[in-house]
Amino acid sequence: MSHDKNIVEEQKRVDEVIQEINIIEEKLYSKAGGLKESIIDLRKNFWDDVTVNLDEPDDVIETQASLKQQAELLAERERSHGKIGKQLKTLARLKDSPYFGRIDFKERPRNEEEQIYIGIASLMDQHEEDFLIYDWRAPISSLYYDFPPGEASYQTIDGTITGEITLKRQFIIRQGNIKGMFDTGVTIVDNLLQDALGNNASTTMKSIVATIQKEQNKIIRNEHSKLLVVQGVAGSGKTSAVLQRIAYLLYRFRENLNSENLLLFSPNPLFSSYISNVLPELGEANISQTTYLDFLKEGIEKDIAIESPFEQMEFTLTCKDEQLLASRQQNMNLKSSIDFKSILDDYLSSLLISGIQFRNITFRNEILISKESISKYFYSLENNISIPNRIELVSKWLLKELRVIQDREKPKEWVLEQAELLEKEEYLQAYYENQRVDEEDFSIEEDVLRTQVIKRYFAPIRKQIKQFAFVHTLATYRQLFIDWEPSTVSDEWDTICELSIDYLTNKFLTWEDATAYRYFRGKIIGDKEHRGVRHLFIDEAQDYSAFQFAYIQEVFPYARMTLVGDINQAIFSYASTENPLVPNFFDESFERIVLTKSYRSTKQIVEFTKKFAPGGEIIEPFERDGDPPNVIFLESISKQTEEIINSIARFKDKQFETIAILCKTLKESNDIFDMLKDKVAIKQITEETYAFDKGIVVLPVYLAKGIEFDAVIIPDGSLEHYNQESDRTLFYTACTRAMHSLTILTTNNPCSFLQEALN
Ligand SMILES: Nc1ncnc2c1ncn2[C@@H]1O[C@H](COP(=O)(O)OP(=O)(O)OP(=O)(O)O)[C@@H](O)[C@H]1O
Repeated sequence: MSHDKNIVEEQKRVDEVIQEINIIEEKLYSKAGGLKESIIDLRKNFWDDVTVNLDEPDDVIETQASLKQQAELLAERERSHGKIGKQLKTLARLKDSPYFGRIDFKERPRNEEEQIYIGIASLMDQHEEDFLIYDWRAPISSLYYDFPPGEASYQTIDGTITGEITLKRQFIIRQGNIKGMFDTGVTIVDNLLQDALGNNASTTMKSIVATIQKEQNKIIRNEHSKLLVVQGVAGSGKTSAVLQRIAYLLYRFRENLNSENLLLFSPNPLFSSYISNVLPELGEANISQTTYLDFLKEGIEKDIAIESPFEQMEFTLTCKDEQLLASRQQNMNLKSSIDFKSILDDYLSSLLISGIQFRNITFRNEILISKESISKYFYSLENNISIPNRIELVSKWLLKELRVIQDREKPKEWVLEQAELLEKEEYLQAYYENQRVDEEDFSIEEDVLRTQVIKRYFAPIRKQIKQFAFVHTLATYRQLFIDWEPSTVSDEWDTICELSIDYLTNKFLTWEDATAYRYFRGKIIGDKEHRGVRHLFIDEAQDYSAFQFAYIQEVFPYARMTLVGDINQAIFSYASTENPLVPNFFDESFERIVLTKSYRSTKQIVEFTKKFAPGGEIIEPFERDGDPPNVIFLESISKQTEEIINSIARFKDKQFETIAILCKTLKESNDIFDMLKDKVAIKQITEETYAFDKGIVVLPVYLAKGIEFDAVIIPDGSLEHYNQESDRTLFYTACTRAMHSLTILTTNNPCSFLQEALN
């Protein structure tokens, strides 16, 4: 059949499917309408159908049962109503684009050819007999992603099904009209993918459901690994695959899993909004997302300042004090390692016997319970009780002690003086209490007032005791660097101690200290185990240190983990030594998938960046053509502004919509922004930016992680600027953010990475 005739046939089917959708929609609307009415009715007349009788205990039980039944009925109706709402939303999406793929499959041994249409959700005809559309996550749909026409197989719960694919077709359908249709031959030329990748970058990520590649499908459909590690080159679709995987798991385990059981650690706040559309586009609710920094903050006292990973980065890139930088580097190396966890564990064992520091419990500038007596009580408890359990016991003891103190304070002068400051309601209450006794007895009123004052004054202390504020964990942690001798001391220990004491005295946690401190604090006062999280996804996993990862594993004991990242983009210097993405990192069994094909950038950009890619990873470009990267040599750096403006103009002529100037540091980004802000419409992205619009943006590269732009300008690729070997990953990450066009400005002395690319 000719292509045109095929399109006519297929459009006919699309029309029929849309008609079916219309009918199903109608039915659902009337069902929803009925339900809505009944819900309103139920709410309005809730009490009419409940028999309330509280005379006898039996009657009370009956009343409770009747109430419960009525409430359940209402909840059930409301649930059904919500479900219909969700179905209607899916149908609306299907009406616009019912499916994107078709395969004709002859299953053995029957050998009957079946046509399978694949879309974002399943759809049965109105009589619920045939599947008009299969959900992309249904077992049979994996045929579409895994095989070209010919021999093919897929897994079901009952085993492997084999057969032959006789046709594989891709569709682009918008507003119910076929805009494009391609049949795939034995050699895959993925027209749909070409089309998708050729479009402009958008400020929010899109789903890749129609064009998932075989290797990506392995990540998405992996059900069994407790630990799945994905090393994928820049632009290989790691983030995309993770999001599709989330949608897949929510579908596959829909009986036992909901979006609250899944958690994603994202690299920066901007990234969270960047990916926020993908799951709703697939008909799923967004899952919880947080940055690891925000996660750590939850368990650390609010009055302690925590350095963000970006501040740490900025510090190492811009610090001019070489000695300080060297000490800091030593601090980072040690505190990112598992060795430091062992040092902490040894120190913690010693604290079982002595050393935990406490705070006085004070009131009106007077010590009520001294830290010495708290310590004495703590260490009088059995040694074999764990520290957190002993702290719990201390807290109970303190509350009891406090009650005694409260009674002692109550008759004192100050209490009555303070009564004047009580609220009107509290006075009234005292007055009414007084009225309840027959004779007027003002001592009762006074007693009530005194009780109120005491309660109010001691409430914050009680709260603090319940929150274990009497334990001085920061001081105890600091003490480690003052008088603890680790069993294996390196030459650097003294330097590290000096630096640590300095920072900790100022209530400042460096990024490398943050995880260590939270871990330590958890071992003292107890840490929350996140039992509800069943799947944890970590994007940009290469930027996690060994210590951070070990900590995560400890606090998510019941979570399966998916780690995705790229060793080539490891921007923190400690990452290259001990890193969850390195093949030998884990002792336990895990599955490792490697993605080598890069989809984001044009072939020309991938070939260019590949020449200075840090690791020895294989990088294959996807066949999509564009202009070669443009390296502009400036006569002098004073021409920088002019050239950036020229480049922006060229990009605009090409209809590029998102243009990013990617800098090495925040400092450079500030300078460039100041230089350009009166000349072009430019926005600056900082750590506090939560979303971005189309247009021209300037930002440090570490904030552009995971994100892409139509065109990228590197404003200074000179050797003076990128002069360390450790800058390689930063430079590589910056260049690989570009989808269609890359421009690098440099003096006549380009950095070594650029030289490698140009040779
Ligand atoms: N199968 C696919 N179909 C369509 N587009 C794809 C596919 N795989 C990847 N892409 C596109 O390639 C680009 C890069 O994908 P993504 O951001 O997921 O890669 P990544 O591996 O996380 O990249 P990086 O590590 O560089 O941040 C995105 O525009 C994405 O939509």
